[in-house]
Amino acid sequence: MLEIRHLTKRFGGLAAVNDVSATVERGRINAIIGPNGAGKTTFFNLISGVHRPTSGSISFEGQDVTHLRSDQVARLGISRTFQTTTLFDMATVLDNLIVGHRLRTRSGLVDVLFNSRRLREEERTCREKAREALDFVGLSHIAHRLAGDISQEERKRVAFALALSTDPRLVLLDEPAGGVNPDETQGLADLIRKMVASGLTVCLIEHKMDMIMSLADKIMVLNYGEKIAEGSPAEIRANPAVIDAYLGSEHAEV
Ligand SMILES: Nc1ncnc2c1ncn2[C@@H]1O[C@H](COP(=O)(O)OP(=O)(O)OP(=O)(O)O)[C@@H](O)[C@H]1O
Repeated sequence: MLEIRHLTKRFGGLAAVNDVSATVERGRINAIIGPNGAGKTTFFNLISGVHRPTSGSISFEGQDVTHLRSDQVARLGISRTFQTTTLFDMATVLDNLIVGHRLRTRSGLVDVLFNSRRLREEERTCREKAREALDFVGLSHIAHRLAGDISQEERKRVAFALALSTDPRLVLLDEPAGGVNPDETQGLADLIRKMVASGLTVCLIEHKMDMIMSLADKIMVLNYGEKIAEGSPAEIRANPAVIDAYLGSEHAEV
């Protein structure tokens, strides 16, 4: 579904992503792990058009998307969540979804704010999509609550709903279970399984090893920007290079 070839991103002298080639397989849960600063978020930023690669290529369903902007990538069917979801706290959850949908699919805020005629025409479809996405993530009951009043776990679900509202085929989840308790982590893992069961492909970054090991079909490991291993959870767990990369870092156990 997604083919990445020799992808490199340099920030000055630092290669945050260094010559990484990988594939994201359709209909599966593809995970990316690695110590802090390994280049995982940068990798997502490259795929989703937030950063331009220094070199290398990205192809999505046979189409070259290497140099597209994030709104163009979103319209082609790749959406993402961020480690931290910024919501308008004084607006309702539903209104956040409606605005978030537009910010993701238009080229800029000016376009969102001043293209009011088109916005009105699209309003109904957009509202329906937002409601569908809220229903899917199990948050219909809080559609009219202020975003500032919802829990961290509900914010995570809103992030999923934002990603789903653009009708993606591939969803990139950046630490979907960051900052939530073990029960809530389980609930979010179930939601990710439900996404795949409904036909989506998922690629996720996560530090919670228990979750990754039970959820992922395939894992890629980054360390200092380089891919050091790729395989099933069992293969990754037994890989000496992976164990070395994690020793001495904050993650004692793989
Ligand atoms: N916009 C940027 N400008 C300069 N350096 C950056 C930028 N974004 C990331 N980096 C650097 O690139 C390296 C990889 O960072 P990245 O955030 O991709 O790692 P990560 O694996 O996602 O880390 P974490 O697990 O802590 O989120 C780090 O050394 C980081 O400081």
